[in-house]
Amino acid sequence: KTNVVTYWGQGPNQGSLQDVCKNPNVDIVNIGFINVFPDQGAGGWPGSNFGNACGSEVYTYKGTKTQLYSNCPDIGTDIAICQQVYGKKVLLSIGGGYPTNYFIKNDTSATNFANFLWGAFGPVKSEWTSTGGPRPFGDAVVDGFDFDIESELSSAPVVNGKALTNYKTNGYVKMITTFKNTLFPQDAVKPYYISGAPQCIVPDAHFAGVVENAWFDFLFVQYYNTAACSARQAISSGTFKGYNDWTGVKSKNNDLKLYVGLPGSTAASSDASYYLQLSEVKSLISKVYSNTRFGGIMVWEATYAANNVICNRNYLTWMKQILNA
Ligand SMILES: CNC(=N)NC(=O)NC
Repeated sequence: KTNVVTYWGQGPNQGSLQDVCKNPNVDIVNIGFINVFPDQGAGGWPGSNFGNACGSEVYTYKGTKTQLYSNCPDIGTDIAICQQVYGKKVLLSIGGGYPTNYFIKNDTSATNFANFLWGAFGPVKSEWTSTGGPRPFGDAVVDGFDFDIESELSSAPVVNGKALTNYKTNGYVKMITTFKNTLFPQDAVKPYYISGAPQCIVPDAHFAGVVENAWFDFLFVQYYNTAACSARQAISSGTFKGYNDWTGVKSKNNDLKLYVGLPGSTAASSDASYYLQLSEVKSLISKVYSNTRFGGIMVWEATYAANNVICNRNYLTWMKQILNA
């Protein structure tokens, strides 16, 4: 109910992941993004982008340079510090807003993609590393995976001569079910989580039929960039339609938590008008705080929020103050 979640990895001239975790007001950090999916990626591997946190070196697989960065020196150590020193949950986010040409061809691709991410970012397994499997974050083990699916293709991609009709949602139920039912149970050491970051419109183009058929622990709904359901619209109209609509979405997980996603500064969203002043956040949260599904606030993105200092506290800190009020 009072969780503060933020994304890190896409900030302009961003600081370290550790810097974000130092803030006691932050509870969950999503690292973004695995922004290239295996079906489109060089060498059939996924690709990544974590901004200035990685050098230009990439893994080579069977003689092909992949799009998966291999030199991100601090992310692994910072994940361990975030978890062990600061008690944060750290999730790895797939998708993101650039590029937006990613999709999953079929359930085999979906299963292979989940297995790859588990091998590369889950518990360290010798059968993975001994057969050339990459560990971009070293021995660090994430706490789960976030699906920030924002891809947009002008038309259905053609796969094996046929248009892939359900390309916007294809594979996500299979991928999440593979994590939840097959992979997560392999490691009893700690719990693993699945989250999503849909647009605020219901149904979200990529999650139609996914939320009710797959397990999500949290949904970090983006109440920005889509005017009709935005937090800004809620403030102007007095009714938080975007949140109410999401409470009506059936889920496989009856305890699914809904988060109110907000821009961390006027520069963090497609239009500055989506940014809420602190008093507006307070008013908005008062409308949803008592809802049993309400989990807290998500802020896009850590660097924008860190640069948005009001009365000596940054926007992330203020979100916690508002939730604890
Ligand atoms: C343009 N894409 C985004 N701003 N994406 C997100 O805010 N993802 C949580």
